[in-house]
Amino acid sequence: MRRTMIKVDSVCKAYGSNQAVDNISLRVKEGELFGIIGTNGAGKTTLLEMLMGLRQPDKGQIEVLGINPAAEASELQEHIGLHLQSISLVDKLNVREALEMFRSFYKCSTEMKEIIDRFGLESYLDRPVRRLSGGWRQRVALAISVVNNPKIIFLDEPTTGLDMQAREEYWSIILELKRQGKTIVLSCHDMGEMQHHCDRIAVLRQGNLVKCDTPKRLISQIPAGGLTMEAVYVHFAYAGAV
Ligand SMILES: Nc1ncnc2c1ncn2[C@@H]1O[C@H](COP(=O)(O)OP(=O)(O)OP(=O)(O)O)[C@@H](O)[C@H]1O
Repeated sequence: MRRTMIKVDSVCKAYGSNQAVDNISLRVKEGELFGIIGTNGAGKTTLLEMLMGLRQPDKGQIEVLGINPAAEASELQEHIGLHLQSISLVDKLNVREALEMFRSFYKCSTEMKEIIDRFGLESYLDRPVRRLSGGWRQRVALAISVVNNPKIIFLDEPTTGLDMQAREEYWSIILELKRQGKTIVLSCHDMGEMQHHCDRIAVLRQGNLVKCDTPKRLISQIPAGGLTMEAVYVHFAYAGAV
């Protein structure tokens, strides 16, 4: 039986009168590639931010690796990888400096050589991050997110804005990290990618968790008979959907 890495029980989060996350409960197991989908504003980022300890839930309990993210954020940061939506923070640094800076933040960090080899960064080390193409910037952001050899990696829409080749390359690194036993939780708007790569997917609609299952079982639950995650998305994630 695989260990439970993330427990979310009856979690709520509102911004003023806007209920961004409404009574969500879920579990993520060790080694899972767990997807979160939903329309813009469905609550994906808010949920991810609470899992990462960047936001406090109003109600409910969260445990990530047995740690309460809101109460022990700095302890949790040692064991998780965060994908930065924008890496403009390190724009002025070159790739080597950016990796070294993030390595220095952690008590335990992966050897530079291992990171460079794993992400194929050897010939990019002296380039300023701001001069990299979108695909290479995302690759550097992913490399940064695993410098502490995390057990869980959280990625918020990491392939947005990438061309097809860069997406494929990005996914091949994610799948390699999964093969190494990492647990990966990510949000993404590309249903084809989610269908092909995720073990299970949580479908959010207006802050609610409407479904959570394998892509195959989600697809089989569409009454009219769909074949793809796009159909699942239209059926379950759209506001007003059944
Ligand atoms: N910092 C904030 N202050 C106030 N409201 C916020 C804040 N962040 C998000 N919201 C609101 O909370 C709701 C959920 O937003 P959230 O960003 O979690 O959704 P999302 O599913 O990640 O959307 P997207 O796909 O557009 O990134 C939205 O109505 C959004 O406008």
